[in-house]
Amino acid sequence: MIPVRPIQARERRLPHQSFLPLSPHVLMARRPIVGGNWKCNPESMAKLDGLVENMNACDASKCDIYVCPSPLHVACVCSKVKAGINVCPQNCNFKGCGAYTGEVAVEQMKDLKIEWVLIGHSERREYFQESNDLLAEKMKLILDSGMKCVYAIGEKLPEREKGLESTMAVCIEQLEKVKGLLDPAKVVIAYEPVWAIGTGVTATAAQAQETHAEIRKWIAKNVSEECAAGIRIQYGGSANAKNAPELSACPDIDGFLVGGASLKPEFKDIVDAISSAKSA
Ligand SMILES: O=C[C@H](O)COP(=O)(O)O
Repeated sequence: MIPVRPIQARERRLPHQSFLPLSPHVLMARRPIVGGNWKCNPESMAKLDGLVENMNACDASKCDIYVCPSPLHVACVCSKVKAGINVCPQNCNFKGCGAYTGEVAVEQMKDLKIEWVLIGHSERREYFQESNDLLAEKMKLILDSGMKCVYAIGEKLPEREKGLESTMAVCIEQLEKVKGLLDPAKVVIAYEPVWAIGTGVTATAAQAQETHAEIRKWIAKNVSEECAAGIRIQYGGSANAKNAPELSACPDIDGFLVGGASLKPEFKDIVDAISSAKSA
């Protein structure tokens, strides 16, 4: 089922929705979603409890929340997070159980009652040569197994410097192979400009909003208007407690995929920022 919340009257007039017809289908509101990607952290089990505490301190009543622990910590974190905090592994293999040394399979995740998997993170694309073809295979496997998927996309600095058209060319290339799989109830897109990841340089609210709106527009044209209106698009790239309120106010930003700040207590403030912006 598509996560919805009641429509506020003023939302019907948001300028970004002007390219979509005002039918009840496309007027569904999107429930915010925030993920904390711990990447290859922490370095010891001793530090895991503190990070879980940060997650458990979050109010999940108005926002979907997920945490992406490193593979070795996934099972332990599953047993420690409170109800309402989803565990979302940072990757899965493309085939399932079997002779795939070093990999983790969706069946193993499902056995732990895990519902979400993150794929396509730029660090996987860059350091592990994950291609759009491979990621499309992974997404199909995840969805076929009844799980849900966070799919990360985003341009590098040279493309951003050339402008929106070149930025979108990268995003479109990354979306093209999975467009037939995009389902708002099962897929969340994480737009993460690579130049903003871990750099302390955040996309401005205007840059992020413009790109999110363009991604939505592309989905409206190439998948369906209903999908474009319902699919959630998170922003990722040096998101923190300070910049979250401004980014949260952007109509096409539905949440965040947070790296560095998810290792700190301020993660909770990011969740609060988007929760209050979208329920205002
Ligand atoms: O998955 C999270 C992103 O890579 C963002 O990381 P960051 O918040 O440290 O920039």
